[in-house]
Amino acid sequence: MEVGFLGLGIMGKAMSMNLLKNGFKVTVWNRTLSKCNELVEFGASIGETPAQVVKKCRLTIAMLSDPAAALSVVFDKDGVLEQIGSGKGYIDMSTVDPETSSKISQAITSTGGAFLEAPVSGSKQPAETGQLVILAAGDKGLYEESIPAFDVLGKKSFFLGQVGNGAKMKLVVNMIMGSMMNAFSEGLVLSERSGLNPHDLLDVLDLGGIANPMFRGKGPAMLKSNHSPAFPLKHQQKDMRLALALGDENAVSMPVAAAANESFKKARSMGLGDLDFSAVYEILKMTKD
Ligand SMILES: NC(=O)C1=CN([C@@H]2O[C@H](COP(=O)(O)OP(=O)(O)OC[C@H]3O[C@@H](n4cnc5c(N)ncnc54)[C@H](OP(=O)(O)O)[C@@H]3O)[C@@H](O)[C@H]2O)C=CC1
Ligand SMILES: O=CC(=O)O
Repeated sequence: MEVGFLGLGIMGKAMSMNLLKNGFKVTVWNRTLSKCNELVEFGASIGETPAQVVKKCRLTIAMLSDPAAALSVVFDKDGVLEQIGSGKGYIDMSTVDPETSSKISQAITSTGGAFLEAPVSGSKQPAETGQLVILAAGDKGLYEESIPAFDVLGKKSFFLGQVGNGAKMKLVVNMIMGSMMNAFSEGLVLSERSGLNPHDLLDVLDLGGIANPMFRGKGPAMLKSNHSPAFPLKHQQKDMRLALALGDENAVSMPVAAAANESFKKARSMGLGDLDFSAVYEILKMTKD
């Protein structure tokens, strides 16, 4: 099966590599084209523009940073819209808001092309090992056609109905995750300041009812101030912002998420946006009596 892949950041690189390793023919494009070279060593072809990739491939997947990037790759010159049409499918796996996804969907489907949004839950390591959770919505036929690729990329895929539902599900999940990261960071700081050993806190947490892979995976590195990026903080803050907007639209009060968003914004303003979202711990650590 031949697929196109647009966007070779942390996630896109791991996902396209996985497709290659599992026998897919992959044509890649990235805004910074030099990032394609590593994939070429593993058998990928390069498309010089998104339009060229779509022209060549029946299915094209995108994994881009945010709504502005997702829109640009579709609507700008040499973009997806120039070549998409009947018999072709476009699957956007970026985390964006439902409005962005709907705008892309309308443009693609008006050409006769098929559209699926399919954001993912799971970070760099699950992307590398094909253990993502795929939250698809949109064209059911395209979803079914994409299952061989989703089976390589993920451990489970959900079809959630109409376009927008995948984006909403992803934003709800990441709103919870961002709030949890803030509570966890506050707990680490509180344990240390109150004279406890924060490593003991990690052990206690891991044996109780709120044990989870995020605390277990990130806790030890956080205590060493190692925030090497798996999920960049700037993207987590984007997700909080988009989730809060969804809360506004639906009149849902979210004071916990709003406070977490403020911490992520502060961390971004201090230049921590490219580090892992666990770096929010550093700004909570800075607060003193
Ligand atoms: N990292 C993670 O753990 C997870 C991330 N996500 C989501 O997946 C998406 C990608 O994340 P991740 O790989 O971490 O992000 P990265 O920041 O590592 O990569 C972003 C990608 O988007 C491209 N890009 C940015 N702006 C533009 C633009 N204007 N036009 C074209 N391309 C652009 C970048 O190109 P260039 O190389 O040229 O900068 C790069 O390929 C995001 O929506 C994120 O929220 C979802 C689940 C987990
Ligand atoms: O979006 C990030 C993730 O870990 O999921």
